[in-house]
This record gives sequence, structure tokens and C-alpha cells, in this order.
Amino acid sequence: MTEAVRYSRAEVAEKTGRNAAPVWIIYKDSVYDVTKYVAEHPGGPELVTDEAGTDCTKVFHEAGHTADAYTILAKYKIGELHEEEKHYDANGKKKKIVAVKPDGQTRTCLNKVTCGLLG
Ligand code: HEM
Repeated sequence: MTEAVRYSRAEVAEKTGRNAAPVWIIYKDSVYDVTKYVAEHPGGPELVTDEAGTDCTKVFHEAGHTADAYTILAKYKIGELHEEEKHYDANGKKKKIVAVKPDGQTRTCLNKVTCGLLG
């Protein structure tokens, strides 16, 4: 299996479609070059170009896209984010963000509530 090409969120952020730049978007930690699709988008090109360079995972979901849209999107995949910049784990689950205290101690949510109750 060939390794995925890796990009940083900063690199993607430059691909805004402006000044002849391509239109790249991030969806669930994968990077897509949708430059050639923009003009074909059934919802109009602006909906896509407005998100160019960004992580549009939430927006893409909320637009209520059908399975067709996800199939088309898959065709434009060019790579993935660097491991340390990913928001999803290997099972596609959203990574848990644990609050890290300055002294390096970590507290879970439940812990915080309990400590809060005890004062
Ligand atoms: C990232 C921002 C995007 C937004 C906010 C967005 C929003 C929308 C909206 C509102 C529609 C409905 C249009 C209508 O019924 O008149 C639509 C349709 C559609 N969009 Fe997007 N879209 C985005 C990106 C994309 C991308 C990147 C693709 C594929 C590469 C895509 C594929 C489609 C397809 C195939 C439809 C037709 C209906 C469907 O199959 O879901 N969209 N989009």
C-alpha cells in the first residue's frame, strides 16, 4: 500500500482559489483538491469557494449532502493531514481533547465535576 501524501493545515489554508490558487478543502482529516469541481457544484460555486482552504467537515455535513456528494468528493482526494494535526483517530472517531493543566496533570470531565462539587 502506498503511503498517503501529507499536508499541514497551514498549507491547505493557502489554497483559497484566490489569485489563481487551487481550491483545497479538508474533510475528516483528508485533503481534497476540488478546483475542477467548483463550477459543477449543484449548490453553486460560491458555497465551495467560501470554504476553500478550510476544514469544512461540519459545513459539508450540515449541508445535508447525499451519498452521491460523498462519492464525488472521494474522487478528489489528494492526501491526508499530518498525523499530529488530525482530529479523528484511526477508527474515524473524533479524538478526545483532554484538558491539560499547566503542571501536566490531566483531568477528565467527570473528575472536574466531582472536584467542582467538593469545592
Ligand atoms: C464545502 C462547502 C459546501 C457546501 C456549503 C455545500 C452545500 C451544498 C448545498 C446547499 C447543496 C444543495 C443545493 C441545492 O439543492 O440546490 C449542495 C449540493 C450538492 N453538493 Fe455541495 N456543498 C459544499 C461542497 C461540496 C463538495 C466539495 C462537493 C463534492 C466534491 C459537493 C457535492 C454536492 C452534490 C453532488 C450536490 C447535489 C446534491 C447531493 O447529492 O447532495 N458539495 N451542496
